[in-house]
Amino acid sequence: MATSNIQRDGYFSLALLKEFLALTKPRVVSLIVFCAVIGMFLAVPGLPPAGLVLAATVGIGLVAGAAAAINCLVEQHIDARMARTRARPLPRGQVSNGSTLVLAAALGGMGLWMLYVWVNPLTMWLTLATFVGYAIVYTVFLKPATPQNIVIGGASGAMPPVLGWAAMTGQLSHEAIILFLIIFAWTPPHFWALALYRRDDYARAGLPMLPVTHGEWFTRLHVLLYTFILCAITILPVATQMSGWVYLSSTLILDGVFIWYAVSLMRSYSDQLARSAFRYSILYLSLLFAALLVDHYLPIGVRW
Ligand code: HEM
Ligand SMILES: CC(C)=CCC/C(C)=C/CC/C(C)=C/COP(=O)(O)OP(=O)(O)O
Repeated sequence: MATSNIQRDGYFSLALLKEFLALTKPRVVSLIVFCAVIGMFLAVPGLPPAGLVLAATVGIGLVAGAAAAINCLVEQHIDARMARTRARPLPRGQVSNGSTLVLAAALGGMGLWMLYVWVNPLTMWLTLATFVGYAIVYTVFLKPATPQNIVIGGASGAMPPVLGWAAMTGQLSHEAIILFLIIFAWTPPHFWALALYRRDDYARAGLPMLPVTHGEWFTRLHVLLYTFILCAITILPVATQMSGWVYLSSTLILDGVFIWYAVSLMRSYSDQLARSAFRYSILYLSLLFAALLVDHYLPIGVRW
């Protein structure tokens, strides 16, 4: 088995731990786990059992980290060609393929085991399907093949609140599906805003992202279209009386700002604006899910 730079130098230290942590894409996984935890709290009327929340959170987080590590392993040669990703541990030779695989197997195995034993089999199977969806279907097959890669692959990224819901109730429900749809519709504007200002990176790496295959204008139009779809979907929690005024007022403001970004990108494009829109997409999803939670415990109902 090939050894990495750090391992060859003989210090299994904090430096190596930091490289392993980087393989799990901790910032993306934090928001994924956050959405899963909100799904857990929304699934029950009062407070869910703390032990169950802890086991489900750790289990889902470990499997998400494992999926990210597999993505880093598979894409290391692509990552080496992109400015944004070339400093990752594998392209820099800081960790070996073997240790990345062992890390992913350990995290994934432990996470799935925790979910099966301490949560419920349904959550374990759904999390395994999510893992396969991202680490194999999206990473290996869709990403190099079609500009619709993130629309289809986004189904995996949209699963966390469904996993959280299943973890608390042992079943699915229309509310869980609404939460899924919110993230599913959010993913295209989230990713295409980034792909717009990173288009040269993607072209250099030979990846068929929308700005590379169909140009900047077409991508901006799709950001706008999906933003409108997203905004329509964010009304569903209120339309189904799952959420009330606290959520509605928050989502109207958050949606308004997202539409402003999408329209501004259409009217006059700059990389700086696309970067701000991407950053806003992350703030948007975090605050939207936070608003769902606050509303759940401060229900001021909307009556029809
Ligand atoms: C297939 C679906 C998705 C694609 C293709 C995608 C793509 C990306 C890309 C390329 C980045 C830049 C990462 C970097 O610069 O290292 C990013 C960042 C980010 N994404 Fe996504 N994303 C997806 C789904 C999600 C989901 C579901 C979440 C959370 C619920 C999420 C949360 C984030 C966060 C928090 C960041 C910022 C990370 C940082 O600051 O380092 N993404 N995304
Ligand atoms: C619960 C569970 C198993 C979740 C797994 C799903 C998961 C980790 C989704 C994350 C989405 C993500 C990091 C996309 C990055 O896109 P990319 O991989 O194209 O970005 P890159 O170019 O930065 O590698």
